[in-house]
Amino acid sequence: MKIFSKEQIYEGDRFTIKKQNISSSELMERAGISLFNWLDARLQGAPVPILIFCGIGNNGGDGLVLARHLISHGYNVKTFIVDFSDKRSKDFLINYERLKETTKDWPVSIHSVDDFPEISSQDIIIDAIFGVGLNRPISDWVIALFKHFKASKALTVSVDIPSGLYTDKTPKHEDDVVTSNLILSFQTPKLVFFLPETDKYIDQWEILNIDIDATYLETTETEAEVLGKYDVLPMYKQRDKFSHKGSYGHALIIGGSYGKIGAVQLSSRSALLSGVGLITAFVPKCGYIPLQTALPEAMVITDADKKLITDIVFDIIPDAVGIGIGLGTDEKTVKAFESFLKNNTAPLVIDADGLNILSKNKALLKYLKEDTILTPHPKELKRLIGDWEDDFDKLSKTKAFVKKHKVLVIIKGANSISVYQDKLYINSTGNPGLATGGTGDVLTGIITGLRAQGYTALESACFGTYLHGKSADLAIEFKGYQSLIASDVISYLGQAYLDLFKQADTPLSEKEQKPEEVKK
Ligand SMILES: NC(=O)C1=CN([C@@H]2O[C@H](COP(=O)(O)OP(=O)(O)OC[C@H]3O[C@@H](n4cnc5c(N)ncnc54)[C@H](O)[C@@H]3O)[C@@H](O)[C@H]2O)[C@@H](O)CC1
Ligand SMILES: Nc1ncnc2c1ncn2[C@@H]1O[C@H](COP(=O)(O)OP(=O)(O)O)[C@@H](O)[C@H]1O
Ligand SMILES: [K+]
Repeated sequence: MKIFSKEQIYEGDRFTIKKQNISSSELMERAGISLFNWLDARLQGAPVPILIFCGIGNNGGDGLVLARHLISHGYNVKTFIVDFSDKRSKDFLINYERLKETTKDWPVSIHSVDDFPEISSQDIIIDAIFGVGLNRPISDWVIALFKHFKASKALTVSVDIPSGLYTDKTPKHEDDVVTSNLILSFQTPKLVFFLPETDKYIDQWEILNIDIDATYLETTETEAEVLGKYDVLPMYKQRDKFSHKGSYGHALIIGGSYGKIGAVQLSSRSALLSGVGLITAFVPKCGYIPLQTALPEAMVITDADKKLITDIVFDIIPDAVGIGIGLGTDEKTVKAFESFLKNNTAPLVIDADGLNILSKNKALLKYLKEDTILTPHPKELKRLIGDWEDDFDKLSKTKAFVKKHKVLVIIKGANSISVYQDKLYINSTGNPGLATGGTGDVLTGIITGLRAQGYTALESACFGTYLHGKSADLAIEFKGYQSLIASDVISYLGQAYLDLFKQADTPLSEKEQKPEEVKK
């Protein structure tokens, strides 16, 4: 699902208005009706007090349309105008007049803290104060109103985006944003719904269709996309009846040091279960017996050294290599890594200590072949690209890095983001059960396995993160968050593949329904 920028949202509105020969207030009517339909389907006429707080722009206009329809359907509605400016938008004013025709209850204007209404915890608050048009700091009394909402503990539904949240930067203070329980967002999720720093403002969201022109939606290239099942499904490669192990590539996992051989075992096993035809692990000598015992399907090549990798030599021709897991950063290992990088021609995935070595020896970056995949968690990323001011700065710095070195970077974490050629691909699967040692090694194995099977770098990253998260989502049903371990993620990989062809996708219009614990 594409994520449109603020400018693209405005352009989509303009395009639709022109193409469908409608007025902007007709489009606002659609938006308001979609809000009404959503609420009406759930409230079924219940007499619960609904307090609608409208700003003076088009977000407020949406609130006014909603108020009119709720009132004319007999709902118990009180409408407030949060009068933070005189510059009321044209469509706000049209709907302000229309509301007058529907009700004798004139909307109440709020100009200061003295005007705040009492709000009971049993009420429903509709937050239609600021939408994507927020462009400067908010007045203190309006922020006080946000706090008043929060203190009431009333269920709060935000129209389009929680008021106070910018589309392109992170708020300075937590109190500057409405704490909403649900966001009903028009046509497209916003990028801030997926970033670590703004996640605390996002509980649940749903997309409401307001029939923005289909051609516009299809043909507009967006900076970001969130990938669900039906986005990754076309990447899936079917198996041919007469295929054989040679048809599915040979993956090589290079890593491990004394005490960290398990990481290589996890990666190698993951590559196997991702479907690779053959797997070889390159480890220090101490890894030989554990690997041959734990993973009989794998072939093992050992370094001359017992505990460390000191010289990466092998006589196989791998279709993809994953390097860095459990590797350590000993000087001899750094030398071996350097010489490997200079000579390697196979598609490459670099993780963990491989990334740390690169960070400490930036001169090595020039040896990265085009489409190399780097899989840093945020700390590794910081070592690689330097510090950032906020999540948006992080994304633009990562993009610059990706462009400069012609690589693909997966920023791991909840909603892992694959950054490739100026675009962001946001993963939609996974859960906090994955916050446990070794799950990153599993991801590296899966992605290396896919790459060896002939998936492109972008496909391997997107499909790999999807499968990895999906396995964890399926696994927690039986393991719970606390007891999920990296090996479980591998065990459920088969289920994740099967799930691609099963049951309808969890609607992306909603945050995935997870057990109570992760709901904030
Ligand atoms: N074509 C349309 O009319 C549609 C508009 N939509 C709604 O329109 C919203 C965007 O509307 P607007 O662009 O009017 O903007 P908003 O309603 O988000 O913002 C209100 C106005 O306040 C001003 N403003 C921004 N920050 C301020 C601050 N801190 N203090 C005081 N004033 C501030 C802005 O200049 C803007 O004009 C969307 O989020 C969505 O809810 C939807 O109705 C869909 C269709
Ligand atoms: N809260 C979370 N929600 C979803 N995925 C997560 C979460 N925490 C971690 N992950 C995923 O788990 C993996 C952890 O990788 P990493 O930090 O490298 O672990 P390790 O080095 O121990 O293997 C990444 O794929 C990351 O996206
Ligand atoms: K809002």
